[in-house]
Amino acid sequence: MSDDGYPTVLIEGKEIPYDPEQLRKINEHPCYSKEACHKSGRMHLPVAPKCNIQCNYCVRDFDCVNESRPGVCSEVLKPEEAVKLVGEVLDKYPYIKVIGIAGPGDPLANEETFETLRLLKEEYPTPIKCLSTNGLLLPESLDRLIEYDVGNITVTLNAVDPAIGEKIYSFVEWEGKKLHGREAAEKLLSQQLKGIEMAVANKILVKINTVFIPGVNDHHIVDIAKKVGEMGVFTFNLIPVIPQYKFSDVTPPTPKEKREMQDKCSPFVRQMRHCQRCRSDAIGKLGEDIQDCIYQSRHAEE
Ligand SMILES: C[S@@+](CC[C@H](N)C(=O)[O-])C[C@H]1O[C@@H](n2cnc3c(N)ncnc32)[C@H](O)[C@@H]1O
Ligand code: SF4
Repeated sequence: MSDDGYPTVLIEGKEIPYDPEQLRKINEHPCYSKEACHKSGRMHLPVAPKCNIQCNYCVRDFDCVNESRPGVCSEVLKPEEAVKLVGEVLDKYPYIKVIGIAGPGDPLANEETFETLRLLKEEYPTPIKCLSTNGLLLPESLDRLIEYDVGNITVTLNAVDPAIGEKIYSFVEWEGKKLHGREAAEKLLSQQLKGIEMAVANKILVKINTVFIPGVNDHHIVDIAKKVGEMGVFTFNLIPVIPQYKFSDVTPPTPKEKREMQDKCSPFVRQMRHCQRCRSDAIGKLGEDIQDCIYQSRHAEE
């Protein structure tokens, strides 16, 4: 498959054309369309602090105005505060076409995510709604996400083999228990695959984030791309690891290694090559973030 053009999605072996509403959710979403990233912006709402798993590369930090990486935001907002801010931002910056929830923890592990989406549907039904998740709770959450018009979902999938997954996750919380090792990786993977399959079958545009961790999952990334391509996801985003926490000694891939890996994956699934590893409170066009001035003026008004 080529990197551009959006012909069809493969669902249960059948080529299904994208419908006009799906095309809008591709053409106006800066992560789904490289052209859109020059015209449209996104606003991430940092309403979801808790997480239900621990990735060995993740450190969630608050009050970091100068750091730009996933999991960071300057403050967590309550749903009502977030939706009020959406109104102010849409008034001033009409090029914002996408409202997303991407943390700083896992959106589906926080009831506040659903309350925010409910309020957004009532007050701002037009912008595209999107969400990023580790996928652990995706199958059980999908009905509510569909109800609140979430049409674009990103799932982080770092392995399709639990023997590799167990090297990436310290634990997974499942039904009140903390699972470790192979058991944790198996549970996470089975939920991720089930959730992705259900999302694609419900015409949700799915993006896969795979963190490229040399020495841990590098030899396995093409297998992930093959698997998700077969499942009919829209695009695949390879993210070089930012070395931190238990993976602080890992050497991240060079831009050339990243490009070569994307080239190896591209026969199987469309590649997103313009990812900016956004903060969980990012606002603006990709690479032209304006959240600093918005959060500063929010506090100046208090
Ligand atoms: C903060 S997460 C938000 C959603 C959800 N918690 C998840 O992990 O999918 C956004 C993306 O950044 C990735 N990420 C977090 N820490 C990272 C790191 N140290 N290096 C590279 N990617 C990282 C996550 O794996 C995920 O794909
Ligand atoms: S799922 Fe997301 S928020 Fe949770 S530990 Fe992993 S990267 Fe961090």
